[in-house]
Amino acid sequence: MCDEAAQRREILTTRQMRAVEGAAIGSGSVTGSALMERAGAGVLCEMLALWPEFERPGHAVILCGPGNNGGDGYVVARLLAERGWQVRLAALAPPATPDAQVAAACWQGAVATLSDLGPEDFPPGSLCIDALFGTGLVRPLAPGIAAPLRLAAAQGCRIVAIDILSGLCADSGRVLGGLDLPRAALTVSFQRAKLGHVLAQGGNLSGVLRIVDIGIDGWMAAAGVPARFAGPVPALAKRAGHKYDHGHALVLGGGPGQGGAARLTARAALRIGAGLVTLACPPEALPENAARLDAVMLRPVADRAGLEHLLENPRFNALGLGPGLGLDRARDLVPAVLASGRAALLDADALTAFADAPEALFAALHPGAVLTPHGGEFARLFPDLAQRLATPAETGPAFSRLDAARQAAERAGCVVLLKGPDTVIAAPGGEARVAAAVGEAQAPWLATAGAGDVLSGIVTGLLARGFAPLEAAATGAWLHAEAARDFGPGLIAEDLPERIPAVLRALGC
Ligand SMILES: NC(=O)C1=CN([C@@H]2O[C@H](COP(=O)(O)OP(=O)(O)OC[C@H]3O[C@@H](n4cnc5c(N)ncnc54)[C@H](OP(=O)(O)O)[C@@H]3O)[C@@H](O)[C@H]2O)[C@H](O)CC1
Ligand SMILES: [K+]
Repeated sequence: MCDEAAQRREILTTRQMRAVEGAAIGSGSVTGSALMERAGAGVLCEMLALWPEFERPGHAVILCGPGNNGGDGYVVARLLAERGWQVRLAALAPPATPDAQVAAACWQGAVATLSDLGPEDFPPGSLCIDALFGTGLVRPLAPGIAAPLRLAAAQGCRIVAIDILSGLCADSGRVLGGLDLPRAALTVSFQRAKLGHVLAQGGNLSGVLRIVDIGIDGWMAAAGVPARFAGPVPALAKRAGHKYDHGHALVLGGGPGQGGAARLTARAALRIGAGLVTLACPPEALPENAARLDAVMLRPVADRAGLEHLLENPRFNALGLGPGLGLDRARDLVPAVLASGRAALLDADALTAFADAPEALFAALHPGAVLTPHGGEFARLFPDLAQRLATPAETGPAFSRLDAARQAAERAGCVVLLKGPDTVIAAPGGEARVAAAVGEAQAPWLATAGAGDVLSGIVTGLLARGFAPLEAAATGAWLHAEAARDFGPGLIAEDLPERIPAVLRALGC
């Protein structure tokens, strides 16, 4: 992946963005006012690119807050008026920062208050530019501040959020105060996406997300190590070699009548390129599985002793278990899997089996392991973190799903992938990825029975191919959503492994 593509995948917190902006301004190479001008011009440019019909001047209401987000709004108001637009600007309060004051001073038109606005200010088809709050939002919107946004939506106006929709916490994507906010049609942010654009409600409320380059890449080092969007990596292309060069994944399945989930897992592991995949099931489930498997090999494993015997073969280099495993079998097998020290994916029953004793699981986990809980499984292992996520967010920066995954990874001592439309993946030490199937990348058909079992298989297969746990989990989550997007409506879990070849082909693998 080239440097530029890698940079575009960075996702910043508000603190990181402020650090970068501060470093750029502190260097003397650029002023805050110049950044504000670039930001405002970028917003206009992205609006016109998305809606070419706006080349013809229309009607816009600009809602300006007291900070620099409001300052961006004054710039957009001026640029639209210069293009012949009818602009009505309403301010919550006078500009309070030096840069916003400069921008406001350049605005030649009238300034109304938010309460002056009525339905007649929002003719259908017009624009409402939200420049109330950006990364500085620290508390819920008062009712009088949210009202014009709701009025605009009710009138059928397109809301354009500058930097982030006001009311959304830019660090967590949660709506402060749990208000009911209208969705932006377009969000234009600067230099890098922020976590709030893709996590929690932010994924839906941000609408189409565009990132404008305001020329401060040179100071990005001030951000430290940001989270990154998950995506394809060059290592996905399969290098030449023998099947044993690409790993042998062992998937552990459950008893008769429970085998479908593990078969999906095994098939996905094979599709993503593991050289060999074996499914190990209780002896009594052999006939059922034998009738349904061809390229996936089959071995009987009755219990822990049977698994330990099988693992005397060092070629099994990645183990995947949980889907359809059964809780008793999971309690029996997970310790042996982890004691082997091999790369291991634990999902579903392999997690739930430890709901009463998560500490015992954490003590056995090692850095080669990956946990892939959905929200319910996460709450069983990390009840306090789930509780913090469930508690209404009142102040910013609010506790985010990424914060939760990072703390969980620290506690577990291994990679934790918390599933959702905004899947977050964290490793001990804080490195993190986000696989966001939101906005233009949404994959609603992925919410179907068995889809998680396929994700387990993709990640297990990538572990077998030698991917490091964080990259196996992140790349796997991205591929999984990409396969769903590629298939589209009507998707069921069985379709996902079969779609992987098309996704890989499109990547040139
Ligand atoms: N980062 C960049 O490179 C650039 C960013 N730009 C834009 O600047 C904003 C961030 O500006 P900032 O002034 O830091 O913050 P805001 O404008 O979002 O908020 C300003 C103040 O509003 C107060 N506040 C917060 N929440 C509420 C609320 N719910 N109700 C009322 N008031 C609220 C708060 O002050 P208090 O003292 O009252 O607490 C905030 O400080 C960024 O988003 C970009 O749009 C640049 O223009 C370009 C470069
Ligand atoms: K805003």
